[in-house]
Amino acid sequence: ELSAHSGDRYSLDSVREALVKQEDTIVYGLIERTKFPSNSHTYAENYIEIPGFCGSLVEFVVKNTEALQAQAGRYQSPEENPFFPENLPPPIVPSYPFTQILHPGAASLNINKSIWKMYFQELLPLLVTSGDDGNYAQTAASDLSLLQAISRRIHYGKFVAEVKFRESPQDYEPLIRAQDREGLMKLLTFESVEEMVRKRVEKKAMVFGQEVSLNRVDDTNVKHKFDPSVASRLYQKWVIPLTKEVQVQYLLRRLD
Ligand SMILES: C=C(O[C@@H]1C=C(C(=O)O)C=C[C@H]1O)C(=O)O
Repeated sequence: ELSAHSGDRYSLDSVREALVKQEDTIVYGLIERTKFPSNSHTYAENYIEIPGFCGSLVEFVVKNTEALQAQAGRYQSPEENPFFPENLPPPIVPSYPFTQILHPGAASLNINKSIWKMYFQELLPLLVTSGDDGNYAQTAASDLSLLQAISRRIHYGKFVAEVKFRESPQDYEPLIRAQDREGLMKLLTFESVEEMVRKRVEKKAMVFGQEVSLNRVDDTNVKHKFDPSVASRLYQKWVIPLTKEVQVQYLLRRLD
């Protein structure tokens, strides 16, 4: 059972700490993806011809990788959500006793379709330069690991919401009973935390993405692997709002 003291894996502080660590993974993922140009063949519907498969190369890579990772047990963790949950094979590994802190409704909360759309339609065009270097499989693999990092961060909203609910059920319950989306959104929002997150992510993008040179004379024209404002825009426009959307959707079902 969960209690609200700090040091607990599921206190609001420790849940926020987990989100801070996930920022690193996302920033590294952005850096890794920028090593390749746009490589548009990776995303074209008619580039590959495989009997019985209809879709782009990135879909082919993601669906098959997810099937393999499902067998290896990835989606037994309540922190992981597949992009293509339809027809995943069962795990071949024994199950691990993950702490069950979430309401059972959490299992069916998956907004990866929106994340997928945002990633390919909005984020990638901001992030990569146009070009084609033929490394489509590697490009798809780096898309997948970045997508997984972003998805894990956004769906972590389930844990954030559960902890917030347990810390003040008296505030949340009436709003949930009234199915008051807006009221819930207001109650779970902390503007000052969001601002800190955005600033820290931009700083991480700046620091982790810095070109390291041994013979630099002055630090004024340090080169960056990608535009750090892309990272803060990613958070501001999509990651934070979608994390809050997950929190609201989770809470709306919390008393079912
Ligand atoms: C994740 C939280 O909930 C909301 C969403 C945030 C985010 O996605 O970074 C930050 C603050 C809150 O408005 C939180 O309170 O930490």
